[in-house]
Amino acid sequence: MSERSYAILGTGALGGFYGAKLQKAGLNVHFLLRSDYEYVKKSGLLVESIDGDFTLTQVNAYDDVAKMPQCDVVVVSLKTTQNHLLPQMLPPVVKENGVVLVLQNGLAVEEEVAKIVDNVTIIGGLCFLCSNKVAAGHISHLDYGQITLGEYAANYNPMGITPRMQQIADDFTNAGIAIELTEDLLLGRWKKLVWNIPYNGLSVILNARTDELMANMHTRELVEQVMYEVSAGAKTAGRVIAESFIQTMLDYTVKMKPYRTSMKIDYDERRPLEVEAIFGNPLRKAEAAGVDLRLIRCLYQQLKFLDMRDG
Ligand SMILES: NC(=O)C1=CN([C@@H]2O[C@H](COP(=O)(O)OP(=O)(O)OC[C@H]3O[C@@H](n4cnc5c(N)ncnc54)[C@H](OP(=O)(O)O)[C@@H]3O)[C@@H](O)[C@H]2O)C=CC1
Ligand SMILES: CC(C)(CO)C(=O)C(=O)O
Repeated sequence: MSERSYAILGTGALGGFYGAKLQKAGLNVHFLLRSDYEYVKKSGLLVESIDGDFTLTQVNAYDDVAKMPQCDVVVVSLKTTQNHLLPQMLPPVVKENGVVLVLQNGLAVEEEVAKIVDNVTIIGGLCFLCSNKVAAGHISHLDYGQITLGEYAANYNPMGITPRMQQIADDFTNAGIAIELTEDLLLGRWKKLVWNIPYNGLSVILNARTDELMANMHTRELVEQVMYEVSAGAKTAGRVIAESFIQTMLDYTVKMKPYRTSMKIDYDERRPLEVEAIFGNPLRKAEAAGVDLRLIRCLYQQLKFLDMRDG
C-alpha cells in the first residue's frame, strides 16, 4: 500500500469522485470543501457510479487549507474560475518535493502553478470523466473516468515518462482509475481541447446536448471545423494532432450517452464559466504566435457575453 498522502482542493464532481476512490482503496486522503463542509464532516461522501455505488462514512474534511496537513500529492480540482485562490491555497498544503496534480480542463494552468510553488513536481491530468455533484457530499458518476497524466516542465518541454508520474499512476490504478501516460503534456492538453472547445462552447451558445449537436448536419459540420481550428492552434505550439484523432473524437461523441457538458451545467446553474482557461488561454497562445483562431474567437466572444450577462 502506498504511503503517499493526498489533498483534494475542491471536493466536487471530479475531486470528490477521484478522492473518494483513492480513500476507498486505502490511501490517506484529505478533502477541502466549501459549502458541503458541515454535511461531509458529519455524514461523509456518497458516490453513485456506473462502476458501483459506495459510501465513505468518515472522511478527513476541512474548510480551510491552514487546517490541513501537508500532503505528498495535492490535487487541484477547483473550477479554473477559482484559480485566483491558488496562491493562498497551495503553499501551505504541499510538501517540499511533493507533487501538484492539476486535474482541470483548459490550457496553461500548470504555468500558473509553477509561479506559485517551488521545489515541487507539477503534473497535469486530462480527465475523460462525466461526473456531477448532485447534492451535498453526493457525487453522481455517469460515464468514463480515464486520466491521461503528463509532467510539466518550463515552456511545456516534453518530459517523457517520469518515475513520479508512474508512482501516481500506480496509486490511481490501484484505486480502479484507468490511467494513460503521455510524454508530452502540452500535446495532451491541446488534444483535450479538441473536445472541450467545440462541445462546451456550442452546448452553451446553442442550448444543446452533445447528441443534438451531432444529429444536425450544420452543427456537426461546425463542430468539425472548430476541431480543425484547435488543431491549427496546437500547431502554433509545435504540436501535431493527427486527422484521425479528430475523427475519433467525433465518433466517440456520437457513441456517448446524450450529455450536457460541464460548461452547460455551469451555465444552467448560473455559475461562472471556465471561458478563460478553455478558450481565452488557447486564443492568446496562438495569437502570440501570430495566428488568429477566428471560429474560436467567435465562440469566446459569445461566451464572454453570456457569462457576463447571466453568470
Ligand atoms: N465533472 C467532470 O466530469 C469533469 C470536470 N473536469 C474539470 O475538472 C475541474 C473541476 O470541475 P468539477 O469537479 O466538475 O466542478 P465542481 O464545481 O463540481 O467542483 C469544484 C468544487 O470546488 C469547490 N470549491 C470552490 N471554491 C472553493 C474554496 N474556496 N474552498 C473549497 N472548495 C472550493 C466547490 O465547492 P461548492 O460545492 O461550494 O461549489 C466544488 O465542490 C474543472 O476544471 C472541470 O472543467 C474535467 C473533466 C470532467
Ligand atoms: C470530455 C468531457 C465530457 C468529459 O471528460 C468533459 O471534459 C466536459 O464535459 O467538460
